Amino acid sequence: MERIKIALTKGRTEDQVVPLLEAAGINCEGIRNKQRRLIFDEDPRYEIILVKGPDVLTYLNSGSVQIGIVGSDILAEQENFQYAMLDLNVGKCRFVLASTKDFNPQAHRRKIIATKYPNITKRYFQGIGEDVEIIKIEGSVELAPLIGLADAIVDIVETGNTLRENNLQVFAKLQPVNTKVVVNRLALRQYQPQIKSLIASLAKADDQLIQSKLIKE
Ligand SMILES: Nc1ncnc2c1ncn2[C@@H]1O[C@H](COP(=O)(O)OP(=O)(O)OP(=O)(O)O)[C@@H](O)[C@H]1O
Ligand SMILES: O=P(O)(O)OC[C@H]1O[C@H](OP(=O)(O)OP(=O)(O)O)[C@H](O)[C@@H]1O
Repeated sequence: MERIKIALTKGRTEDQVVPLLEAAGINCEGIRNKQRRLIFDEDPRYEIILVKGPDVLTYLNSGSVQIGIVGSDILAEQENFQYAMLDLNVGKCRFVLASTKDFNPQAHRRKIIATKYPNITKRYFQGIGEDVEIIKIEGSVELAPLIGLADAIVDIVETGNTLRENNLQVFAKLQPVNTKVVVNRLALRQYQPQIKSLIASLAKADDQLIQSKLIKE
């Protein structure tokens, strides 16, 4: 049987999803012990590749992989409406508008907003009928209002530690974010039994994880 190819977002998503893949019975020994390797085929049913989030969608769109595991932030930013088959209870965080305490969201002048997510930011401000200037930056977004690059930021918050440690506050809550399992539609038709069985085992593993978290709390 042909292997199902899975593109997994490396970094934070990888760290949270590998335990789920293992709980779903997938051998992830290679990923656990990876050094500079990028392709993992320890499990005879799958070939897992590790890529940056936006590239997950590029591989999926091209049909060169059948399944992608990626944050909903990246799906929303790319305006890429791939078929999300499963919502995982990992990678949970939220977009917020944040700034220093003296920021005035009601001020009438045109604000400058720094973000890694210009499309999400544009949609948010369009939704509230406000015209802003958006500056795209690649990381450490919290610096922007502190150093005078922008009036405020749109970024992801999980624990709130990064905002707190940099004396920033939340001024508006935007959409929530979580990790999603997305499937190429054509592949779904072609490999339906295998994909459905993988999704079912992942859903079960994810459910068990959330149950065990609830018990610990
Ligand atoms: N603080 C957070 N808490 C929970 N999930 C997060 C958090 N930050 C990001 N994520 C989720 O994890 C995904 C990967 O984030 P990660 O920080 O590994 O990569 P990145 O910062 O987007 O890229 P880079 O590889 O440049 O660091 C994001 O797309 C998002 O879905
Ligand atoms: O609320 P917290 O738990 O503090 O998490 C929020 C931080 O996590 C993300 O950054 P990341 O670690 O991905 O680094 P980056 O600045 O390089 O994007 C995000 O951009 C925030 O900076």
